[in-house]
Amino acid sequence: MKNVTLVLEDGTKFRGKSFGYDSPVAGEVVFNTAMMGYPESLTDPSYAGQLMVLTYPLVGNYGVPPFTVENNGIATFMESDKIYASAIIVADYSEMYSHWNAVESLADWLKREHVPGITGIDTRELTKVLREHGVMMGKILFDDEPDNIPTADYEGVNFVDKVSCKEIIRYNEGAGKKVVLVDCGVKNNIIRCLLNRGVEVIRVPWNYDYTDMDFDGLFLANGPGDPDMCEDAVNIIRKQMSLSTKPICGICMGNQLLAKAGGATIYKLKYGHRSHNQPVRMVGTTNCYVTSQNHGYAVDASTLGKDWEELFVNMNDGSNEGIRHKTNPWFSSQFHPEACSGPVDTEFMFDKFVDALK
Ligand SMILES: NC(=O)CC[C@H](N)C(=O)O
Repeated sequence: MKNVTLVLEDGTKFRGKSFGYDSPVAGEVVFNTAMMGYPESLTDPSYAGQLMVLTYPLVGNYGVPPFTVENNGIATFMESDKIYASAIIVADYSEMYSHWNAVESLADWLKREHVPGITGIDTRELTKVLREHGVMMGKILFDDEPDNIPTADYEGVNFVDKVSCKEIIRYNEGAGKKVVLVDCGVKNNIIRCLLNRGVEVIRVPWNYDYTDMDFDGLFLANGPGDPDMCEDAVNIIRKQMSLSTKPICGICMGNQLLAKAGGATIYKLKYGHRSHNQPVRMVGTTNCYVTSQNHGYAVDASTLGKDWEELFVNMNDGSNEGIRHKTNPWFSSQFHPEACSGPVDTEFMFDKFVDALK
């Protein structure tokens, strides 16, 4: 295992060892406090451009599931077709793995996909640094390649354009109600959750103008990077809202784009929400749900237009976790009701959307 140093933007250094693909890399350093789910998180396109720190200390012990694909073309166990995170940073990589569904080790998978992974890092201390200072860029440098210094940008990059599909993909054709799914970097479980409810899904590129297509409802997916980079998508949503009251539902980036289309502004959180235990309260009720999350930006609820209101708030920091239109069936969540990985308490969001199509 080669010796590496993780260097943060503020100069803080952590020494560790490479267990994945041996190559220096730079990106935004973000921490995730979930206790499991590394295959799903690594393949979540919303992690594009980021070095993913896992605070749970033992990682790799259940290996990696196979890349089998269902009849509908969706991977059975992964959230997309490849690893999107730029690297994974762990405290204690477990070479030994055991799981009924494991076909290879995390190290072998990372090497095959050319993604660096480093171990021996005090990820809890690293997380404290990120929480104190706020999110930072970082670099993984290899001792034996002192002149190989990688560079990367995060803010100002349109990651959605990099990860979105380039052509329309149809699922469950002729099934009944038709849902246009705007692919900002969609996780497979959003598609699975829609298909399980018997609708046809028409997946379109993030900047595709679907407004004159034949469809019954609009679904806005998750995606990487800064939502302010996605003005094209926002303008098309706004056009759709001016043409009809067809149901609209959004998740994560989808919540941010719907809010922007409704006139709100977005800000960057000091450090994001990435875990499986984010408590959110449904506004106007005492119902609290435990949710799966992965985001670094948030909707400034004080800027919502007069026709909109908050639907969910985060019980840790009071930030916005969802919005709804006061009269039309347009609503969204900042958290991930499709989870995968994470708790499935809020899958009712899909039921509400599919019910609204009828
Ligand atoms: N998972 C997502 O859709 C994330 C949305 C956006 N990229 C953020 O970080 O806030």
